[in-house]
Amino acid sequence: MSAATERSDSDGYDVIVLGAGPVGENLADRTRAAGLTTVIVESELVGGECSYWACMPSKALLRPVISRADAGRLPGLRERVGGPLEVPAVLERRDTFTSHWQDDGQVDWLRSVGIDLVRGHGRLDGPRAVTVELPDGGRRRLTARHAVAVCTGSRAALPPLPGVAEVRPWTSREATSSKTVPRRLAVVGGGVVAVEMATVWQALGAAVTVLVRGQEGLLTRMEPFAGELVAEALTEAGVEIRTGVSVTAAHRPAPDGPVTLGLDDGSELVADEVLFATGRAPRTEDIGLDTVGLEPGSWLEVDDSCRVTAVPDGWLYAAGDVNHRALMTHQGKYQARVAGAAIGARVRGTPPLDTGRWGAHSATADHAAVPQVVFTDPEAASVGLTAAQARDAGHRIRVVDKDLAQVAGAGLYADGYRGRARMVVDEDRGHLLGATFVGPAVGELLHSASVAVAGEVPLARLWHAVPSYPTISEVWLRLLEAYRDGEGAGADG
Ligand SMILES: Cc1cc2nc3c(=O)[nH]c(=O)nc-3n(C[C@H](O)[C@H](O)[C@H](O)COP(=O)(O)OP(=O)(O)OC[C@H]3O[C@@H](n4cnc5c(N)ncnc54)[C@H](O)[C@@H]3O)c2cc1C
Ligand SMILES: NC(=O)c1ccc[n+]([C@@H]2O[C@H](COP(=O)([O-])OP(=O)(O)OC[C@H]3O[C@@H](n4cnc5c(N)ncnc54)[C@H](O)[C@@H]3O)[C@@H](O)[C@H]2O)c1
Repeated sequence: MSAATERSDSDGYDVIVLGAGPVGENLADRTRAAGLTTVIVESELVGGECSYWACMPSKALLRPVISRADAGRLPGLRERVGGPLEVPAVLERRDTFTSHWQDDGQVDWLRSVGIDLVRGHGRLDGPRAVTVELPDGGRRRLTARHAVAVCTGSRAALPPLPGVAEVRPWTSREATSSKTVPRRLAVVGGGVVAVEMATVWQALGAAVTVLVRGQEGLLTRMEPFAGELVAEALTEAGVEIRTGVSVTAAHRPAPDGPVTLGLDDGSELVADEVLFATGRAPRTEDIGLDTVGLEPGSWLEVDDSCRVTAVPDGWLYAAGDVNHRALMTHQGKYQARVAGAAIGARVRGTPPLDTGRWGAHSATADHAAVPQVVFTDPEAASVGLTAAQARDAGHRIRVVDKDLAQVAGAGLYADGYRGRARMVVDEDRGHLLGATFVGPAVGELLHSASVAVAGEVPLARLWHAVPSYPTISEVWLRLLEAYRDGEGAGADG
């Protein structure tokens, strides 16, 4: 950077937000709504990973897959729609949902609500300051009177394997944006990205092999039956799932040729593409953390108002993936609402700061009521604690399970409906600590459980929340009846 291109203007705002993903956008919206001048800095596309390489494209790709699977369970319909998916149409609809990777719509929204946008790579530059490397090579230094919020998200983490970068592996970005279907796709990992993307690409015509390093199977952060039911359905769909295998090496001898993966059982797997769905790393390695005494490349630990705990004077906040509390869009946006309100309250004193449990300025749900829907066939949806997590946390619990196939609404929804529901009851306090549903169409059921868990609704009152007949939600009745009749395992069960 030459001195000639360095701009000397120092722009003062009340709040600077670094990163315009869903979380940064929401945080900026809340501080602006609190009457604070706000600028947001973005190095790629306004809308972030979620809009262009994660939630939106993945769900757009999954939707026809799930719809076709649902149709296949209905006589009269399955005979008409049983064929393969029309791949170009599926990809084109995905491209529409990503606005063809253009962010004009989101930029218009920022402008319409009065948030300034600075495009470029931002770095903290000491307390309450951010320097932006502009696309034209210039620099702009922004200063914040009150707060800086880091919302720079996460990127795919590749395992430290010899040769991994040279094989040009797919990460979540390629898996959600590819314009072509590989003939053979190897998927490394057994988490959410792995199962959703295996579902998509198998249905679009690839022969998919999932490589899971442990023996615990898929989706290990959920109740064990979630991973079991999803694995069963993926296998039926033609996916090969291999557990207890680790990748030890990767080669792509010819640039346009296949990839060969060396596995720790001595065998090799050849595929046209390999997707590493092996978790996330924080996008903090080059954001100037060292200028404020923090370790570059680290996750940013925050308190419940999303203030970075290690930084004195309380001016630095971090929300969304970058704080590693719950890596999902809805939870990051929740943190953004909390943090934005907390910044406003701290500056103005109105409303008074309320950082107590379930207070307006405390992201309490991050600890007690994080919902997640995995959009596979079947869907897997959970909120709050699993039975194992509740036991580990020392709660005295009862675990009640129900077969969803026994619910009239589920039988009507699909012939041969397979699914299961579980509630984890706090025996001392008489409310739910967690719930999990696995089965077709259960994703839309989850919010009822989130309300029950976050609201700490007593089981006695849940009896008065009457599910409509004949919906799948009637599983709530079956669970309550089972609990009333003494079914279910206790703390050691
Ligand atoms: C394949 C996939 C599917 C997913 N599906 C779902 C789903 O269905 N539901 C769900 O809730 N979650 C889903 N997630 C998770 C979700 O994508 C993330 O939790 C969410 O994107 C986090 O939002 P964020 O704003 O914190 O970060 P991001 O969306 O990553 O946005 C961060 C932004 O900051 C910008 N930035 C970074 N560094 C700088 C810098 N130095 N200067 C300027 N700008 C910078 C980036 O360019 C980016 O735009 C999925 C994730 C993946 C990978
Ligand atoms: N529907 C949704 O809500 C949704 C969808 C996709 C992603 N996400 C979020 O995005 C985040 C990232 O998802 P993800 O699936 O990449 O991560 P994850 O943490 O859910 O799963 C990572 C998987 O990779 C495995 N793994 C890690 N390192 C490995 C290695 N070196 N070799 C082999 N296997 C390895 C882990 O055992 C695990 O099975 C998650 O936190 C998830 O919540 C959410």
